[in-house]
Amino acid sequence: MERSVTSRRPRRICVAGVGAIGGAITGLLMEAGHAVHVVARGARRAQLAATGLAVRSGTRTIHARPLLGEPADLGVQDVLFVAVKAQALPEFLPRLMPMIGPGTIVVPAVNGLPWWYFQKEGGRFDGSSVETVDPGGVLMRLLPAGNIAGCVVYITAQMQADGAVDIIGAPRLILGRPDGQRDLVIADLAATLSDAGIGTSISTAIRADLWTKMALNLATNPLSVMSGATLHALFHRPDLLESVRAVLREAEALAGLYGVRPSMSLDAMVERGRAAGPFETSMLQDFRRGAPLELGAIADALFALADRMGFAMPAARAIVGQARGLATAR
Ligand SMILES: NC(=O)C1=CN([C@@H]2O[C@H](COP(=O)(O)OP(=O)(O)OC[C@H]3O[C@@H](n4cnc5c(N)ncnc54)[C@H](OP(=O)(O)O)[C@@H]3O)[C@@H](O)[C@H]2O)C=CC1
Ligand SMILES: CC(C)(CO)C(=O)C(=O)O
Repeated sequence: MERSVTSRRPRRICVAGVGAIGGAITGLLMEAGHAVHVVARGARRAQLAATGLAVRSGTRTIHARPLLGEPADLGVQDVLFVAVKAQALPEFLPRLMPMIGPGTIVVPAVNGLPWWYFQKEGGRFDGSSVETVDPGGVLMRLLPAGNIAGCVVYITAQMQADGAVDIIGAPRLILGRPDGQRDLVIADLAATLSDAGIGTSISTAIRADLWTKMALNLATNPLSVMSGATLHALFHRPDLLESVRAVLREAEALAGLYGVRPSMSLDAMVERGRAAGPFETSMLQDFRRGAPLELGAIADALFALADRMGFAMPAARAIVGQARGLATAR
């Protein structure tokens, strides 16, 4: 029987990891009328249970009461957003398996090289895993490509000390299947998100979109730690902009070695960066609060790809080395 468009819209939605990005997605979906389950832990879980979720976007504040649960109790979901720092995935994703059935679409809202990058990639490294993001290839074996919607996060958000999440600017996501197919499930998810105010497009070449974001993150996040600069300053101070450009050039060349042209030209990436406000990157926020830096997925994984090709990346390696040194000395 033909299902109506509305009936295909996801009904069981879960967000695992309710920090800045998970909180933003949860708040906006709940404001649009969706019941959202969340998986949280520790102090964040206690705070959500006690006072709920506050999300500020533009001039409005959304107050929501997401339904807290454990993966084993929540059951199989239609959509599962996973919004943690990349280094949490090897421990976290296996614990989420009770929520993943054959039809579940898993959306990793995570920066850096995704663990599934070489799933259905079709090149000479097809099927290989990258140790820095997926030790032992465990994640690669855990989830078939058919369950995954690759995701590029263009949401700028910050969680405050009281747990409230501030969204800066217009939230946007790009979704795309690892095999490039455009199917009804992903189309309905994109429509659901767009209706909730998260402008979502579907890419049939998600790796090209990923490389744009991976290049931007490699060029800005470690440099923001090294310099203490906001995104605005990174793209406006001539000395910093020169470093940003040098790293973008290296990332663009690396993408080329893997047969991908990033979805944006280098100049377009810089243009985009120049429009950014005085926002601290997620890595600078982590640095300031003494949290681990997400360098494994954002930097080391790309260096691992560079090593496979004998490609040097000196500008990026120097900045990442300094950022890591500062983090160690905190
Ligand atoms: N913030 C931003 O503006 C942007 C962030 N991103 C990317 O989005 C991803 C998520 O970032 P962001 O939301 O900022 O990160 P946060 O650190 O703000 O949030 C991560 C959340 O996940 C929770 N978490 C981690 N491990 C577990 C676990 N095992 N069980 C339950 N909860 C867990 C953390 O809890 P706890 O506090 O207990 O560790 C925290 O609440 C990252 O890859 C980031 O780079 C991308 C674009 C912009
Ligand atoms: C694009 C940028 C730098 C800001 O949203 C980001 O992805 C981050 O802070 O990690």
